[in-house]
Amino acid sequence: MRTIRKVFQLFVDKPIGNGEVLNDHYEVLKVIGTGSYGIVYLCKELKSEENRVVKQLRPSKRRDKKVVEMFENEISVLQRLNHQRIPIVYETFAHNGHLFYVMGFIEGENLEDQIFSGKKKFNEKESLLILSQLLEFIDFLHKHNIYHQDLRIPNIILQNSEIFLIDFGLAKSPISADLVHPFSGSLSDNELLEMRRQDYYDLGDILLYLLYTTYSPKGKKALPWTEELSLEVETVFLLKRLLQIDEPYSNVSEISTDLQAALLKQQKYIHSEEV
Ligand SMILES: Nc1ncnc2c1ncn2[C@@H]1O[C@H](COP(=O)(O)OP(=O)(O)OP(=O)(O)O)[C@@H](O)[C@H]1O
Repeated sequence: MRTIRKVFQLFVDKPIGNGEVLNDHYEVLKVIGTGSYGIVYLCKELKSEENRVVKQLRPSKRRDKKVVEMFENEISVLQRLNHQRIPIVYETFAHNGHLFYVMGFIEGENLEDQIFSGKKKFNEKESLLILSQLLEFIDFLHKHNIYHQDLRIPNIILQNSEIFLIDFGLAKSPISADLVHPFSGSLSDNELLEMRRQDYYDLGDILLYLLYTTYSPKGKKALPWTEELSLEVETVFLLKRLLQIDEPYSNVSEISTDLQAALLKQQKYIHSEEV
């Protein structure tokens, strides 16, 4: 039964071919990503000749209410945000009964592809600097009452050394009544704290991922990260609180203070090497 469903999905979710024009405006150049609920195309907008990204709701999911809600939620959240490193939404449309939305194209590769296909490595300082950029995003989003809830390496695009954030399908926003994924009524302080902490936890997870890019196993036995990685105490302190092993953080400024201390240590380390 499962195999039949998979074959059906493969057949139904066959991406639109290169060269096809969507909504009279967008010529499909290639598929640049396939996620759990979307097929993502790089397109040329025919009037301006600029690149755009068109995301299609997977045809096999278009009757799945939850998935349609996620798709609509993503559009709604992106439309509310105005940040130069979060894609803007140009328009939404239906084409041959399929749902699409158009957003800005971010050149660069996502962190997952850079790490696994590109074998990119991040040392401790570089990892902390990426965390610092991510923290700015989180601060910006939380100040707009938006909680990403899906911060993962495939959802972060690195362009030169600047990061961009994508994939807001699971984002939550407690104040907006127009979101399809919203919370009706107000949330308690505890529930808001939980949502903030989920994003902080994900930051810790990403930091750990980046730090492991320079790790090569020394023996067969897997050890806890605190033993496998040789990190400065400030970085370990920060990670343990982000990952809620030690007292979890309650706000961005607490994280920022500890992150600055961890970065300062990297600075000192570099200076002492120079002497
Ligand atoms: N605006 C964009 N600019 C450039 N590349 C993009 C853009 N949006 C998405 N992509 C690429 O397409 C991939 C899939 O996009 P996205 O994560 O939005 O799809 P999804 O269906 O929500 O995936 P998931 O199952 O991971 O949630 C991304 O990892 C990224 O490489």
